[in-house]
Amino acid sequence: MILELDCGNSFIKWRVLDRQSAVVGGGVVGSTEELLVGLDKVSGLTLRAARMVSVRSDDETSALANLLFERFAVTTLRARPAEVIEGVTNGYDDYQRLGLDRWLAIVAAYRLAGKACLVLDLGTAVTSDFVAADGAHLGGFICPGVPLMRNQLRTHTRRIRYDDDAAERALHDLTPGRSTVEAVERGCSLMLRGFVQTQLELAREYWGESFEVFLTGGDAGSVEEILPAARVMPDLIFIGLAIACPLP
Ligand SMILES: Nc1ncnc2c1ncn2[C@@H]1O[C@H](COP(=O)(O)OP(=O)(O)O)[C@@H](O)[C@H]1O
Ligand SMILES: CC(C)(COP(=O)(O)O)[C@@H](O)C(=O)NCCC(=O)O
Ligand SMILES: [K+]
Repeated sequence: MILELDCGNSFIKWRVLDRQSAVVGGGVVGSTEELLVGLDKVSGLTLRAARMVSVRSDDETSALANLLFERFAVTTLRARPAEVIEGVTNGYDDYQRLGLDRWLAIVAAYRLAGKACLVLDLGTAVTSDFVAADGAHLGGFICPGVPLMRNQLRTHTRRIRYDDDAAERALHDLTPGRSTVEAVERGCSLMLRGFVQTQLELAREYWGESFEVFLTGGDAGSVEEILPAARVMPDLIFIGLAIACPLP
């Protein structure tokens, strides 16, 4: 069995593949303790390999790899920055600075699409990346995700206070809010939609209609309805991870 890990800033996404590459376990966890609990529940777990992509600090990433070695006697292969993989050219001035999650997502998207693509990843941060038909990564944009926007408002104001429970209920429509929770939740949601629309417009300017949109990240569902043609792929980064870190 193979363990795959995608360590984002807020959550660790993990899954276990069997010999036939079927997914036999997985989850989204907030800590390494929870990860170990999840792994304990995979029946007949015997790991022959592990691979990981992380946007966390080197110390935190190495600590997790060490823990997996102690616990399962498995060496974790880590995705590293690269200038080119499978015809995709990293577009950053310094290719090592591009977030590895973004890099793997665009490598996967380009392999799946075989043409120009716009990749949107809605996690702690919201990112967009543009890959041209010839595989050239043109760069992208980073902005705060909805939980960050919401928390910044709460942290830096005196009177924006409301229950998380009320947040979801406030989003049943996007008319002007008549309470703090509605005003903030709908406002942040509209900012996110505006961002996404702008990315689409830019992609159309570049490529007309000949491009594909890929949507991933824990909050992908919040813009799915305004992107009916998008391919919603929760496992996009794992697909890229398999390409970047092949196992014998
Ligand atoms: N099962 C889940 N556990 C935690 N967060 C989830 C889950 N499903 C969706 N989410 C949403 O996903 C967001 C985090 O997305 P994710 O892509 O995991 O972020 P990151 O990669 O930055 O850690 C959270 O803000 C939350 O709203
Ligand atoms: C932009 C990110 C913070 C996104 O992280 P995530 O929301 O997936 O946790 C991450 O890709 C990152 O740390 N990138 C390095 C900076 C850059 O890509 O320019
Ligand atoms: K992200």
